[in-house]
Amino acid sequence: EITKEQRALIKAILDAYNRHQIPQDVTKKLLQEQYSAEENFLLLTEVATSQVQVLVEFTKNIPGFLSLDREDQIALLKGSAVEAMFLRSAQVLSKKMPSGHIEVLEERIRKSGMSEEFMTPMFNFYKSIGELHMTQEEQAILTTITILTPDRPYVKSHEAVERLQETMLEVLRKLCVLQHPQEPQYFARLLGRLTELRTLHHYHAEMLTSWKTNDHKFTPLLCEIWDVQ
Ligand SMILES: CC(C)c1onc(-c2c(Cl)cccc2Cl)c1COc1ccc(-c2ccc3c(C(=O)O)c[nH]c3c2)cc1
Repeated sequence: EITKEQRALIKAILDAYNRHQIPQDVTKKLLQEQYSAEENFLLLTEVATSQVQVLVEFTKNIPGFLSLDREDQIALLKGSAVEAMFLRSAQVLSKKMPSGHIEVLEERIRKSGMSEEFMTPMFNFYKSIGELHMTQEEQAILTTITILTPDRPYVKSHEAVERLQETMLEVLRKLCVLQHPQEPQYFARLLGRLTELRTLHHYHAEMLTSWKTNDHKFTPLLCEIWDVQ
């Protein structure tokens, strides 16, 4: 069913996904620092910045990514960063982590000066990801598929990206059949999450604007990847 090449692909992606993680000293801060809207925003900004650095390193390990046009590589990273971070934070929130972590992260996101209207869709997404009980491989490959989305702004060689994404979609389809035999619709449900991610991406652009109007500062890396300021 899964070919030797596809197995190698899964291994390469999973290794990269597990190798590139936010350093403990950054995520530990989420547990330690005190609570205030300002402090929460600062902490989330620090974690997001670290997550983007991790994302860039992970992306370099996606087979075929570095042979894409250089400008397309940047366009894919800029276009997928928010969605990859929604996926990553969703996986963290649904992991059976030491209980402190989960409430703390959720609490800090809820109290970071974000307007109420984004909370509902965001936490519905977190809940829907949690209910899927994705395996590590599925999480890593779904993140890869999100990054390899051909119709991001400014992508020139659409076909080259589409070919890479299709390869990963086929791998994910086979994995879902193997790992969730009792749920024939599981693969379709995973792809449905990608649609939800696009909606959250739009909400996020508005979140950035409202944070900016309240004079919130971002790091240079976030400003660059999100075209703010
Ligand atoms: C600039 C700030 C204010 C911002 O703007 N939009 C969003 C934002 C929000 Cl508020 C929600 C979704 C996506 C984004 Cl970009 C954010 C905060 O983004 C993140 C990104 C990533 C984590 C995150 C990742 C990994 C782990 C982890 C582990 O690996 O062990 C343990 N704890 C983790 C935490 C949290 C928050």
